Amino acid sequence: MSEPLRIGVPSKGRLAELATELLVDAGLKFRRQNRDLFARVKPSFGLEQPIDVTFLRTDDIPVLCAEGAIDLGITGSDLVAEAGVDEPAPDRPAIVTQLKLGLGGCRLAVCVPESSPVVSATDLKGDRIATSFPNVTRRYLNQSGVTGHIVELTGSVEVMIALGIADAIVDLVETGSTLAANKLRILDTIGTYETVLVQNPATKHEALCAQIVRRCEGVVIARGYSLLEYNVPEEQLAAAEKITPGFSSPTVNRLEQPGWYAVRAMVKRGDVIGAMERLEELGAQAILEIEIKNCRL
Ligand SMILES: Nc1ncnc2c1ncn2[C@@H]1O[C@H](COP(=O)(O)OP(=O)(O)OP(=O)(O)O)[C@@H](O)[C@H]1O
Ligand SMILES: O=P(O)(O)OC[C@H]1O[C@H](OP(=O)(O)OP(=O)(O)O)[C@H](O)[C@@H]1O
Ligand SMILES: [Mg+2]
Repeated sequence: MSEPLRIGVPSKGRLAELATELLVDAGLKFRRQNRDLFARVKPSFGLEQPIDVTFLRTDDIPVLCAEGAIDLGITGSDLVAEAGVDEPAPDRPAIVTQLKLGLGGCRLAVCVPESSPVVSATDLKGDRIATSFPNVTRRYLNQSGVTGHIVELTGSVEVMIALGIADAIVDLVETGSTLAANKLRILDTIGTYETVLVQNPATKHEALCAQIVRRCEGVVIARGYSLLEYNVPEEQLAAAEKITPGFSSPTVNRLEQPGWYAVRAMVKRGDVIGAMERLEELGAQAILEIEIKNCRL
C-alpha cells in the first residue's frame, strides 16, 4: 500500500480543538485514542486513500512540514514566520500557506512598561528584549536599525520586566489583558497572524492535498457566511440587492403574490443582523438567517 498522506495538527494548546474540528467538518473521520501520536482517517466516500493525522507541538509543525515529515499542517502563521520556513532554503523549498482559517488571530508586539518614557523602537538601542520569538524579533530589530540584546524564553514573557531581566518584551497579544495585568503597553506591532493550513510543495500526494485543502476551504467560507432569505416588494428589490449583494450575486425568484420577489443571498456572519434591520426598514418580510454548514463556490 502507498505511504499515507500525513496531516500535522496541534496535540494540545488553544489551536488543538480548532484544528481537529476543521478536519472533522471537512469530512475526515478520525479519533485520537488517549494520547496517541497519530490517528488513521477512516476511508469514506470520495476519500479512500490512506491519511494519517499526527498530533504534534504547534511550534514544531512549520519545520516538520518544510522537512517533508508531514504533507499538510495546521499551525499559527507567527510560528511559520519564526521558523523561517516561509522562505526557501538551499536544502528545502518554502512551505505554502494554502488557507487562512479565520481563527486564532493575534499580533506580535514590542511592549514596554506603561511608565516607560520610550516612544519608539529606535529608543531601545542596547536594551534587553525578552521573547519566545527570537528570529522574528531579530529581523525586526535589524530592519529598525536597533541593536538590542535578545533574551530567549519559552513562556511567561510578560513577567520578565518585573523580574528585572529585560527592559522590553516581544510577545503575542490578542485581547491585551495579559499586558494590562502586567502594566505594559504596546510600542510597536511587528506583524499580525492567524491560524493557517500549510503544505509542503514537494509532497508526493499533490492531488489528495488539493482535495483536502478544497474541503477545508468549503468549511472556512461556510463558517464566515450565513444565507439570508426574504421576500421583498418589486419597487424595493434593487435597494435590497444592494444590502445583500451575495457572494457573486443574489438568487431572485418571482413569488406567487404579484409584485413580490423572494431573494436568497450569502451574507458575512458579522453583517447579518445589520442587514436584517435594513431589509426590514425597506419593507422586506419573512427574513430568515440560515446557517451554511459547507459550501463549494
Ligand atoms: N492570545 C494568544 N496567545 C498566544 N497564542 C495565540 C493567541 N491567540 C492565538 N494564538 C495562536 O496560538 C498559537 C499558540 O498555540 P499553542 O499550541 O502554543 O497554544 P497555547 O495555548 O499557547 O499552548 P501552551 O500552553 O503550550 O503555550 C500561537 O502561535 C498563535 O498562532
Ligand atoms: O492578549 P491576551 O488575550 O492576554 O493574550 C496574550 C497572552 O496569551 C498567551 O499566553 P498563553 O496563555 O499561551 O500562556 P503561555 O505564556 O504559558 O504560553 C501569550 O503568550 C500572551 O501571554
Ligand atoms: Mg502559549
